[in-house]
Amino acid sequence: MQPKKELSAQEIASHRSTSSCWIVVDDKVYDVTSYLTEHPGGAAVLLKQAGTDATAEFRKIHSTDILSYLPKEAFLGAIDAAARAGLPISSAPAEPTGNLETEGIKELPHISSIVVPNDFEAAAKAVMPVKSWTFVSSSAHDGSALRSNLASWHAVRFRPRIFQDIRTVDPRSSIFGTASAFPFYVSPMGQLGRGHPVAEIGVVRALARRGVHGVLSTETTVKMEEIAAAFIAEKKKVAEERKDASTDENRPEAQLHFQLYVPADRAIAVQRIRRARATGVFRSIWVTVDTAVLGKRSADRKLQAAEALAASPDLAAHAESAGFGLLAHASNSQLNASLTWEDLKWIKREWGGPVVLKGVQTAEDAARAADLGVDGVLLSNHGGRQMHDAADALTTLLEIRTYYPGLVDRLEVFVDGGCRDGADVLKAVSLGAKAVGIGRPFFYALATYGEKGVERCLDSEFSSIPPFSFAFALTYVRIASDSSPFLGDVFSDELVTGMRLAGMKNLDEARPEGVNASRLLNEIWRPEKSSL
Ligand code: HEM
Ligand SMILES: Cc1cc2nc3c(=O)[nH]c(=O)nc-3n(C[C@H](O)[C@H](O)[C@H](O)COP(=O)(O)O)c2cc1C
Repeated sequence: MQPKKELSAQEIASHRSTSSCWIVVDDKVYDVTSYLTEHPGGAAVLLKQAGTDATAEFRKIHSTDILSYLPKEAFLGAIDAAARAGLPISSAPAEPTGNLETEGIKELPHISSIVVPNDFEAAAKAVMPVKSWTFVSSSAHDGSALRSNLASWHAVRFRPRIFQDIRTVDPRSSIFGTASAFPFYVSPMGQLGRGHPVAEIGVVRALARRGVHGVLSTETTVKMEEIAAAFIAEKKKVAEERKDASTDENRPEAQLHFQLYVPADRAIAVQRIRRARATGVFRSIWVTVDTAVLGKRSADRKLQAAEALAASPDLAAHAESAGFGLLAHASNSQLNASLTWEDLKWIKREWGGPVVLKGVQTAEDAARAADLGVDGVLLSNHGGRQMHDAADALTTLLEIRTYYPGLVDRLEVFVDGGCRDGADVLKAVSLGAKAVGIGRPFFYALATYGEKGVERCLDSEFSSIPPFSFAFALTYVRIASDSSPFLGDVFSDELVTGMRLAGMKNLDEARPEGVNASRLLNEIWRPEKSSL
C-alpha cells in the first residue's frame, strides 16, 4: 500500500482528541474520528490508543480483518521504521480486575475444585478484568432472556428408566455426517483474546485433543487461517500419538464449522466465505440471523459511558453519546440490517456445503428454512444478548415439534443458550435436537485456566491412559468408578453420568418419552390464544 502522505511521529501524536483521532496498527495510520461513535467497544478505548502505536493492544482483541469495517478514506498511509521508533507505545489501559474479596474467592481456585460449569463462571468473575467480564456476561436489557434461558433447562425433567445395564454407554454423535465424541459443541464467541492470550488457538487445540466440534466466530482475535493451521497441526499430533500408542480409529476426530456475520458490504462477505472455504477445515457455515442490529447490552453501555467520563474532558462532553450509547446500536458496517431470505441464495452458492441458520426463533422460520433447502437451524437467542424477552431454544424446539412434527427429520436442529449441565444436553437430544451449543462456560474456562481450562470443561484427561485400544479406553472412562483417576472433567462427565442415571445406553435411546416437557409446552405460542 502506498502512503498517501509522509507521516511523522510528531504529527501522529498530535491527533488524540474527539475532533481528530488517529491510531497506528502494524505501521499503518488510520483516522478513526468518524468511527469513534460507531465503535462497538466504545470511543474511550480508541482515544486511549490515539497518537500511539496501538498494535499490541489492538492484537489482544482484534485480528486485522476487523479494519475492513473502517471507511476506505480512514487509511492515511504507512509509516517507516524511524517514525515508528518515535511513537509512544500505548500502555495497557489500567483495567480494574474482578474483585476477589467481593466474590468470596481468595485466589484462583485449583483447577481440581472446578467440577460444574458454573464454577468457571464464579472464578472468572473474581479474576477477569471488569470490561472483559462485562462483555462476556452481559445480556440484553435487564437480563430477562438470559434468565429464562437458564431456567428453561430446569423446566424439563427426566423420566429415568431402571434396570437397563448401563455399565457401558456410548455418547458419540455426529453433525452433518461427521462424528463427534459428544452431542454438544463449543459455540462461536468473538474476541476470545479478551479471555486469554492463547485465544481461539487454545480452544481449537483442546477440541482437537478431545474429538469435539466447535463453531468458530467471524470476530476472532487471531486470523482464521492461523486458527485453521493450529487445528490441523494439533489433529496431526493427536493422530501420531494414537498411532504410536497403537490405538484404533474409533475415537471421533474434532471438527470445526464457521460462523458468518454477513457485513453490509457484500464484497467483504464473499471474501470472508471464500477464505473460510480455502482453509479446508470447516465442515459447514453457520449464518447468524439474529443480529440485524446489535441488542441493547446495558451493562456494556453503562461501562462505556463511565469510561468516557473518566477518559478526558473532551470525551466526557460526549459521554452521553459515546460508543454503545449511540451509533454502535445500529452499526451499519459490521452488521447488515437489509438481509432477507433472498440473500441465502448467494451465500449457499458461495459456500457450496452445509448451511445452518443461527438464531432461528420461531417454528415458521425453521420450516421456511427447510423448504429452502437449508441444512440446519440453530434455535437460539444469542445467549440472551439480542432480543429482549426472546423465547428460549427449548420452547422453540417444542413449538416446532407441535406445529411441524416431521421437521426435525428434514434438517439438523441445534439449540443453544443457558445450558450449564452436561446432562441437560440429553433433554434437548431427547426432544429431537442434534446437538447443543455451549458458549459462556468455555469463555470463562479459557479466561481462568487457559487451554487446560477448556479441556477440563470439555472432557476428561485421556493422555495418561496406557496404550491399549482407544475404544476400550472410552469404555473404561465411561464406566469408571468414583476412584478413577480419569474422572474430573465437566460437561462430558455430566453427560455420561446423566445417560447412565437416565438408563440410556446410546443417543438413539434419547427419545421424547425420556423427558417430561409439559411445563414448557404450556408456554409455547398458541395461535388461538394469541388472536385477540
Ligand atoms: C481501529 C480499528 C478498530 C475497528 C474497526 C474496531 C471494530 C470493532 C468491532 C466491529 C467490534 C465488535 C466486535 C464484536 O461484535 O464481537 C469491536 C469491539 C471492541 N473493540 Fe474494537 N475496533 C478497532 C480498534 C480497537 C482498539 C484499538 C481497541 C482497544 C485496544 C478496541 C477494543 C474493542 C473492545 C474492548 C471491543 C468489545 C466491545 C464490547 O465490550 O462488547 N478496538 N471493535
Ligand atoms: C462473549 C460472547 C461472544 C459471542 N460472540 C458471538 C459471535 O461472534 N457470533 C455469534 O454468532 N454468536 C456469538 N455469541 C453467541 C453464542 O454463539 C451463543 O449463541 C450463546 O453464547 C449461547 O448461550 P450461552 O453463552 O448461554 O451458552 C457470543 C456469545 C458470547 C457470550
